[in-house]
Amino acid sequence: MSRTLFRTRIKFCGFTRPGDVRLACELGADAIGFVFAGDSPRRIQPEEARAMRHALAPLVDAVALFMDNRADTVKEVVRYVRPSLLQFHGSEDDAFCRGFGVPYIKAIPMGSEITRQHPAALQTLYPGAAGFLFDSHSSGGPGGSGRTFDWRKIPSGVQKPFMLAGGLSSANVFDAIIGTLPWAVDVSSGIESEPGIKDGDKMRAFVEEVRRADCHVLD
Ligand SMILES: O=C(O)c1ccccc1N[C@@H]1O[C@H](COP(=O)(O)O)[C@@H](O)[C@H]1O
Repeated sequence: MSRTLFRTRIKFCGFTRPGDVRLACELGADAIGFVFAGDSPRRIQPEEARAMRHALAPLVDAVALFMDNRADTVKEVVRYVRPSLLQFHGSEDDAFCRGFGVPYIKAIPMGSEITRQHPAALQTLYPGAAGFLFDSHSSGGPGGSGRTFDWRKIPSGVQKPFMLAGGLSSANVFDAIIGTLPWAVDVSSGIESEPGIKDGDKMRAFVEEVRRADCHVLD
């Protein structure tokens, strides 16, 4: 089957500099992520995110990432930064995630019990989610680790679009896409020279590998 008409969406996450945001847009990113998780080395303040949001090219989404942040913090970011999507990495429930009037993605820790449930359980737990993100962290553990997980663990039959994350880079994103056929891929560490500092060559190589996977003829 040819996938030449399918375009895997690309989210680059954890920006701290407007120049990196501009470059990522030029290279073809579909979404740019801003991290507000408390103990992340990529954590930024709403004012910084707002400045970077202004650096976004048209038709590129701004995604705000949280991990067990207070509702007040999420509200402040929504009001100040105007993200088009929220991404929750903690133990937030559906009622919390949907309470801000912005579509949301729920990150699923692939080291936790939840992955051993039927895929329908994800839908039951998060009926308001626009999609899911499968990441390598364990339950309660932080993301952005640069570690992969066993992609065979991804539950089959998930009814909503899913994003693949965790340790992706230009070296493995081709195999990751061919092996899992995600709606989108999400990367932070794999396009950096250090946490929060994006590397133009790595971003370019990542985009090229995603495009190569999209043109690959599947057996
Ligand atoms: O990027 C972070 O610092 C971060 C902190 C807390 C939760 C999630 C975080 N990032 C997300 O983690 C995954 C995988 O990142 P990596 O490519 O393995 O570094 C991705 O969804 C990031 O958006």
